Amino acid sequence: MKKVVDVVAAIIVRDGKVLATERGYGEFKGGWEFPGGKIEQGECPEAALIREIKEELDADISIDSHLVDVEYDYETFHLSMRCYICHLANDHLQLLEHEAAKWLASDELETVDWLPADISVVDALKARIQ
Ligand SMILES: Nc1nc2c([nH]c(=O)n2[C@H]2C[C@H](O)[C@@H](COP(=O)(O)OP(=O)(O)OP(=O)(O)O)O2)c(=O)[nH]1
Repeated sequence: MKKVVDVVAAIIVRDGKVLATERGYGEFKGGWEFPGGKIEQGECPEAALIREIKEELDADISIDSHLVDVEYDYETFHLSMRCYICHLANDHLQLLEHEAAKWLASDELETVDWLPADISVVDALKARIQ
């Protein structure tokens, strides 16, 4: 049985655009994702998301709603990812771990090379926006 990796991801919305970040290292380097990361043992998903966004972007977020849960089988692990719509508590944001970031309007969501599991997140997002 594959290892299950529990992840939380933030779809940060500002002025009608969402933040996509490019992974700067590791197996998925160069792939685009929603910022976030692994839930630690004993942590609730919302707390994990707030912690991860602080670590990666030095940003404070408020979580607005749950968007979708994604189950995706990668070669070496099974990803279980909870995705939340969020907004920044203030304007501060700094890329501490990622290679690059883009604010994407709804008609620009297909312009970056998303990680495989994120295709269905983007689909759910488009359905929510419409
Ligand atoms: N954050 C994030 N991870 C994603 C997305 N899509 C996707 O397949 N993943 C995968 C990539 C990674 O295997 C895993 C997230 O792990 P991570 O490496 O970001 O977590 P972390 O910050 O806790 O990492 P680390 O301390 O182990 O380096 O989920 C996404 O949209 N956002």
